[in-house]
Amino acid sequence: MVAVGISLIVASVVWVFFRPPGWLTPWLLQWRGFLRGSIGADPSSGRREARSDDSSGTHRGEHIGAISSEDTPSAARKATGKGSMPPLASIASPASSSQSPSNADHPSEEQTTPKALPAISSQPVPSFSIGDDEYSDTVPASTFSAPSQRSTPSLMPPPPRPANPPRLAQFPAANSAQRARGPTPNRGPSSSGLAPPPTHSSIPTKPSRKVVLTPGHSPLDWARISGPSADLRGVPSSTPYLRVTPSMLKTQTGRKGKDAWMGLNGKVYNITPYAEFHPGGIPELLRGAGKDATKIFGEVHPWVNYDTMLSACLVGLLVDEPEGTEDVSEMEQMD
Ligand code: HEM
Repeated sequence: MVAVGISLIVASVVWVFFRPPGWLTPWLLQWRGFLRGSIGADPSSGRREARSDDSSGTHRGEHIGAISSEDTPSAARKATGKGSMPPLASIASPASSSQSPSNADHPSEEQTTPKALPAISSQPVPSFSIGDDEYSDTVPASTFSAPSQRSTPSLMPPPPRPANPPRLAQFPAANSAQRARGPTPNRGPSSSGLAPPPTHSSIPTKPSRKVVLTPGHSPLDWARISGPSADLRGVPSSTPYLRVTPSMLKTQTGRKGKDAWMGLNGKVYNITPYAEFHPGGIPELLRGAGKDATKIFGEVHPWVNYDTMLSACLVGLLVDEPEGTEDVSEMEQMD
């Protein structure tokens, strides 16, 4: 009896050793390693090591979402902590779970830690192309984003760019009431910016015809030498004002050693002393020599006060020709 009992115990131990139940696998793995290489080692340390492996495997399996098909179902159940839970490999990859039962009977001693493998999704990944019109017609709009936008490029091109980029509108507008009233008072038509309004000191349109006077012949020099006591008539000082007829005036042209006389508003002036002080130059002044130059003078500079300036040069009064001489001359011309 004793021998039969001992043999049954030994047989059960041997059977459990080679075909252990799922809950006994970790301990068996520990004891196998202990019996093989580490004689004399502390069995409690191996247990802690196995538990740490299990815990790491649990966390890895949870984070990665897949366990290798080489792991046993019992180990997977241990990793999940629930015996009723299916292995994670079967959740992630049903195709690979079919290999697990065959390997579960022969657990590997070295590969106790579950290894992650790329998870194969059971749902196919949809693929599409932009230019595929048939596909765009069959696929519902909710599956992909904006199917109308995918088909629009060939149908409706983007709007063309405007030829002239938009600019700031004029203020006031061209058709506004402010512009209808006309330009701003005291402003020229071109005073749209910050330029000051035109003044009277602006440059005249006509170019100046003044000449460069020689030194000592400025207007101030003339005023100094032609004072009230000066006598620049060119005739003896005792000679009274002359009655100058047009025939007499005609002979005073400034040529042949004679002075140049000029008739201005009934008076005759000797303009020879003033010639070099004339701002318009000597030739311009001599245009009125030997004749009544009232009209010419007024056309050039009517603002010039000639009477005061030429007071020291007054020769006499311009009078008409005496009667008889005028008639005789006319008769001579007719002949
Ligand atoms: C008919 C004869 C005369 C002619 C053709 C004549 C011509 C001229 C001319 C072309 C100018 C330059 C104008 C300019 O571009 O600024 C001028 C200036 C002047 N002339 Fe005569 N002139 C004549 C007689 C006189 C006489 C008799 C006087 C003298 C009292 C005179 C006094 C002046 C003065 C003061 C200026 C400077 C005017 C100014 O700065 O605005 N001119 N003249």
